[in-house]
Amino acid sequence: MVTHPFAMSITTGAVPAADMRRYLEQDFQFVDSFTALLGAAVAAADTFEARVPYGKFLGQVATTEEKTYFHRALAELGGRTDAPAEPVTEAFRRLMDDVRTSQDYALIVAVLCVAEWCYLGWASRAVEPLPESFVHREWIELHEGAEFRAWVDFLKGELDRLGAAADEERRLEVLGVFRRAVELERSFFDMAAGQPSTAARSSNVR
Ligand SMILES: Cc1ncc(CN)c(N)n1
Repeated sequence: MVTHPFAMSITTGAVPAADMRRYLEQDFQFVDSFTALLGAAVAAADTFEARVPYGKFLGQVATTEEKTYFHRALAELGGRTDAPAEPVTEAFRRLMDDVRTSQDYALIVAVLCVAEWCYLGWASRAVEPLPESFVHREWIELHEGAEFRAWVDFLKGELDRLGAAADEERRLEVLGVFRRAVELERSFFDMAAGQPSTAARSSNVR
């Protein structure tokens, strides 16, 4: 996923405008459920220390990604904020909504960790000079840098902490959600690149 051709094209600014538009239109739908999932993490976390980073990041997503970047980028590309969801977007939203309503902290962390770690993975492969177009450059910058890295480290640390206290059956349950999220991340980039995908099949977490 982190070396997907679509992601690598973002890092070089080479994504055709129509593909970037399709991707961001769909990601705007993704971010809605993702933001709700961050809210669920605040509620479901088992320690006060853990609630704080979720609350902090939730505020950032709501004020930077959603309010500014998406609207500016979609305006630049002639995109819509109400595009019909593609099957993979629906499937990803279903996964996020399932773990959100489960209020199961470990499952919530698994999905958040995949989403953020994958994005750090591809964005950190970008080399200077970053693309001139703000649509590409700011999308890389939002998923890279010391603060984002610390956020991903926090999510990984939470998964490790919860995993250490879990039995084998529970670990496999969390792993199943983790794998499903990775599969959907990859398919999301396939969709963005205009390729058919198989990962959008319906699947419930539990
Ligand atoms: C599909 C997807 N996955 C992850 C991210 C990173 N927040 C995102 N914006 N979109």
